[in-house]
Amino acid sequence: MKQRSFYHLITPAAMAAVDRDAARSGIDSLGLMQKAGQAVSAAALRLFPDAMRMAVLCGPGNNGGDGYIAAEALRMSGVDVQVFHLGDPALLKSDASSAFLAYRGKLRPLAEYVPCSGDLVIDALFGAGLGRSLEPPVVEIIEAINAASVPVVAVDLPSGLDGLTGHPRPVAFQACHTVTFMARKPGHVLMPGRALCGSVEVFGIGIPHRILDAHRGEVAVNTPSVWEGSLPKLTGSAYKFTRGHLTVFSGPMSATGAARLSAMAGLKAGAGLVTLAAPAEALAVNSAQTTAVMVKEVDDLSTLRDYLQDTRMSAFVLGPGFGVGEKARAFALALRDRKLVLDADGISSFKDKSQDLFAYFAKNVPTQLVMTPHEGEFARLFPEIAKDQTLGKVQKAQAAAKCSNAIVVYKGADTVIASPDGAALINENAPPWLATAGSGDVLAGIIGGLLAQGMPAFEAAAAGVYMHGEAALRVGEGLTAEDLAAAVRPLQIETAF
Ligand SMILES: NC(=O)C1=CN([C@@H]2O[C@H](COP(=O)(O)OP(=O)(O)OC[C@H]3O[C@@H](n4cnc5c(N)ncnc54)[C@H](O)[C@@H]3O)[C@@H](O)[C@H]2O)[C@@H](O)CC1
Ligand SMILES: Nc1ncnc2c1ncn2[C@@H]1O[C@H](COP(=O)(O)OP(=O)(O)O)[C@@H](O)[C@H]1O
Ligand SMILES: [K+]
Repeated sequence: MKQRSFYHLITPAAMAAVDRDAARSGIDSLGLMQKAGQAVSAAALRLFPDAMRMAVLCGPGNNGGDGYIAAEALRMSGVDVQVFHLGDPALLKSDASSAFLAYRGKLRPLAEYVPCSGDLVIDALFGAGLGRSLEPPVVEIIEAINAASVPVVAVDLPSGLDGLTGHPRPVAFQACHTVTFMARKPGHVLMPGRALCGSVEVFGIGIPHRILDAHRGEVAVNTPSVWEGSLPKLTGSAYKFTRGHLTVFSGPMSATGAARLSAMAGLKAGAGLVTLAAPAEALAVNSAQTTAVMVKEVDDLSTLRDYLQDTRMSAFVLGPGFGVGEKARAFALALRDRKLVLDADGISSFKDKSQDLFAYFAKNVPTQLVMTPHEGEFARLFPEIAKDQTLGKVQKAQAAAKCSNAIVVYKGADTVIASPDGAALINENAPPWLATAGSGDVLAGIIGGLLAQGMPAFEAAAAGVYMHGEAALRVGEGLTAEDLAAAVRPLQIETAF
C-alpha cells in the first residue's frame, strides 16, 4: 500500500500555510528543514553513488536552505560537493540562513556553474515559493543543464515548475528524481510537470497530519478511495433491469463504429442492458455487428420523445460518431432531465451555442450531466476559459464545471474530473497507448454504464476514467479501441486502501 500522503495534493499556497501553522504550533522549523535536506542527500547517495561531483544549486529561499543542509550532509559523507548559490547568501533569512551558516564546503556563484560529465545536479533553486517567472540568467542556466543531460535531483519541485499548474515558467529542470515533503502538489501530477519531475518521492518530515488536513483543498489524485463507496454493488438478487439500461445514440450509416464502442464498453462496465438508438438508415449495419447490444430505431426528436416514455431508460451517451449539428443539439436538450454523457460531436455541436446548453442544464441539482471534452472540444465549448493563460488545467476544468453545471472530464494524459462544487481529481493511471482513435468513445460508454447503474455523476465520471486506465494497462501497448472496450471490467477494489 502506498503511503496516505501520495493520494492527497496540497497547493503551494496551502503548503506555505501549513509551514506557518507548523511553526506556530511550536514545531522546530529548522528541524523540518534538516529532515528535508537529509532526505535529499540520502536520495542522491542512493540513486547516484558513483557521481564524481555533486553540484548543489541553492536559491534565495527555504528551498535553498534545504539545499545547504543536503550539501553539508553529502560533504560529511565524503562526497565531492560544490554549492553554487543564486543571490547573496548573506541575505538569506531565518532557517535558510542557519542552514547556510552550517555549511562548511565550497561555495561559488551560480553563474560559474558549467555542467560536466560525472556531475549530479541537486536543484534547490526554487520550490513551492516560485512566485513569478524566472529571469534570463536562471533560464539560461537551466537550459544549459537540461541540454547537457546531466542528471538532476530536484528538491520539492524542479525549479521553474509551477507547483499549482504543472506549467514551466517559462522553463524548468528536467529532473530524474524529485524529493518532495509531506504531500505532492498538483504540479507533480499535471502535465508537463509530471514528466519534468521524473520519479517522485514523498518524504514525511514530521508535520502532523492534522495540520495538513486543515489546509487540504478541493484537489486530489483520482484513486478508488475517493469513490469506491459509490460503486455499483452486485447482489445475488440482481436482475438485468436492476443494473440499469444504457442508451447510446448511433450516427448515420457511415459513422456507426464509435457508438458501438461506447455501447460495448457500457455493457462491460456493468449496465444490465444497452441499446443502440439508431436512425433507420443505420439499423442494418448496427444490427449486423451487435449481439448482446440491442438496436432500436430512433430517427428524430419525435421518436426520441416516444422512446423516453420508457422511464427504465436510465442513462444516455450522445456524441460518438453522431454528427455535428441541429439534431445533436435537439437531442441533448431533450435529455436535460436524464443522466447524460455528452461527448465528441455532442460537445462540438454547441460551439458558439454553449449558453443554450448551460441554461437547459442549469437547474439540475445534483447535476446528471457529464461532459468529456478533449482539449479541442474544451476550447469549442469554453473558449474564454480555454484561452486564459493564468489558469492551469485544474482551474480550467473547475471553471468549466461551474459555468455549465456539469461534471467536466477534461481529457488527456492528465485527465481532470471537476464538479460544479469545486471538487477536482487528477487522473494518473492512464498509459500513453490510450492515445488511439476511439478510446474516448470507450470512456464515454464506461461512464454511461456506471451512471445507468445509479452511481452519482461525479463518482461515475471519476471511476470511469480510472477503469479506462486500468483496462488500457491490462491490454498493454498496441491497444486498439476494440481491445480496450473488450478489456473493460468492473473494478475489484483492494480493501487495503
Ligand atoms: N513547507 C514546509 O513545511 C517546508 C518547506 N521546505 C522548503 O521550503 C520551500 C519553500 O520555501 P520558500 O517559501 O522560501 O520558497 P522558495 O525557496 O521556493 O523560493 C522563495 C524565494 O525565491 C524568490 N523568488 C520566487 N520566484 C522567483 C523568481 N522567479 N526569480 C527570482 N526569485 C524568485 C522569493 O522572493 C523568495 O526569496 C519548499 O519548496 C521546500 O523546499 C522545507 O524546508 C521543509 C519544510
Ligand atoms: N498520452 C496519453 N496518455 C494517457 N491517456 C491518454 C493520452 N492521450 C490520450 N489519452 C486518453 O485517451 C482518450 C482519448 O480520447 P479522445 O481524444 O476523445 O479520442 P477519440 O475521439 O479518438 O476517442 C482520453 O480518455 C484521453 O484521456
Ligand atoms: K527545486
